[in-house]
Amino acid sequence: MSLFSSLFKFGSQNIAIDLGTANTLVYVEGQGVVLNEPSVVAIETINGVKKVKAVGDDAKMMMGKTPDSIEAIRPLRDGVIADIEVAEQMIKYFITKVNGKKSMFNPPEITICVPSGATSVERRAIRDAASNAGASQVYLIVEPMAAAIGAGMPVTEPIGSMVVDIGGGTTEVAVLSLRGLAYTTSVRTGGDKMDEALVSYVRRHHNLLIGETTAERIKKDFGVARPPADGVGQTIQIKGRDLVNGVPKEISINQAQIAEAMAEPISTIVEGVRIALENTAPELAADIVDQGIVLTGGGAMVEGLDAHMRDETGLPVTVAEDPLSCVAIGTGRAMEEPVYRTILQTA
Ligand SMILES: Nc1ncnc2c1ncn2[C@@H]1O[C@H](COP(=O)(O)OP(=O)(O)OP(=O)(O)O)[C@@H](O)[C@H]1O
Repeated sequence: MSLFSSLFKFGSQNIAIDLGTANTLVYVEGQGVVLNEPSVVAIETINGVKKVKAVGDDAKMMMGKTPDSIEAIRPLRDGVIADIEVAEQMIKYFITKVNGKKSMFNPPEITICVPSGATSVERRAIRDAASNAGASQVYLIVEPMAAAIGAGMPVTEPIGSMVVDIGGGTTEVAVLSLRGLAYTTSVRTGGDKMDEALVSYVRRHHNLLIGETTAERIKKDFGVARPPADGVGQTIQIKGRDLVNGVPKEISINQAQIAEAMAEPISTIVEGVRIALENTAPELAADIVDQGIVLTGGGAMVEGLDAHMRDETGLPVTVAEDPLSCVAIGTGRAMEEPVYRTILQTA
C-alpha cells in the first residue's frame, strides 16, 4: 500500500455538526449520525487554573451536583455561543471522539449549522471555534434549511414549505423554496423556556424549588401542549426543596397544571408561526396550505403540540420522523449530496 493510500485510508472523514443549545450531534460522511451528547462541559478550577473535567453525557450528569471547584457550563445559550473558549473545547473533544488522532494529521472539512438569525459576529465565532478545533475548511448552513433537508422537504423545488424547528434555546420558523429562505424568523423561546416556566410555576404555586434537570424530565415525560381531555390527566410526584422551611419536600402535580405552566412559551412559539404566515408571499402561502407545516427539533415532541398548532393555524401540521436528528441529518446530507452543495456557505 502506498504512503498516499494509507494516509487516505486512515485520514479523517469530513463531518457535519449540529451544534445545539441542548445537544450536539455529529454526522460523519458515509456513516450518518455517530454522536449525540448534551452540549455541556464541566470545568474544574484548581489554584486558579481551569481544566476540562468532562464533556457531554458525563458533564451533564454533574449538572446541579458539582462541588465548588467544578462548574458545569452550557457554552451555548439562546441558540448562540455564550462562551467561545468552552465551546471550542467541546467541539474539539467531539471531533477527536469521532475521528480519533486522525484529525491531527488529516484535518476534516466541517459543515456546521448556525441559527438563521445569527449575526456576522456570532457566525465568525462559530467558524473560528470549528477552525481552532481542527477543521481544514468550514462550511456553514442555516439551521432551518438543514432541518428541512433532514425532514425530506422539497427545498430545491419551486414549492413553498414551512419548517418550525423547536430547539432548546430557539425556535426557527422558515419558509423555503428553490434552495433559499423566502422568509425566516427566530424566536428565542424553545424547550429551555418550557423548563424555566415549570420551575417558576412550581415555585409560585407550591413554594417548592426544583432544578432544571427535574423540570426537563417532567416536560419530556408528562409535558402537554393543551389540557388533557378529562381536564386533569396523570398526576405525578415531584421532589425539591421547600422554600419556606428549606427542607426537601414532595408534592403532586397533574398534567392540566403542567399544561398551564407551559402555556406561555408555547403560545410565543405559535405566535412566531402566525407572524411567519402573515409575512409569506401569497403563492408560497398557497403551497403551505397544501404541504402543511413540518415540526422538527426536540420541542416538537411535546405531546399535542402538533394538534394545538393545527387548531391555532387551521393548517395541516406534522412532526418529522426523527425530530431530534433532523438538523444533523440535513447538515450531513447537505455536505454529502451535490444537489445541496450550493446551499452551503463558505465561512
Ligand atoms: N420527548 C421530548 N418531549 C419534549 N421535549 C423534548 C423531548 N426530547 C427532547 N426535548 C427537548 O428538546 C430540546 C432540545 O432539542 P434539540 O436537540 O432539537 O435542540 P438544540 O438543537 O440543542 O437547540 P437549538 O436549536 O436551540 O440550538 C430540549 O429543550 C429538550 O428538553
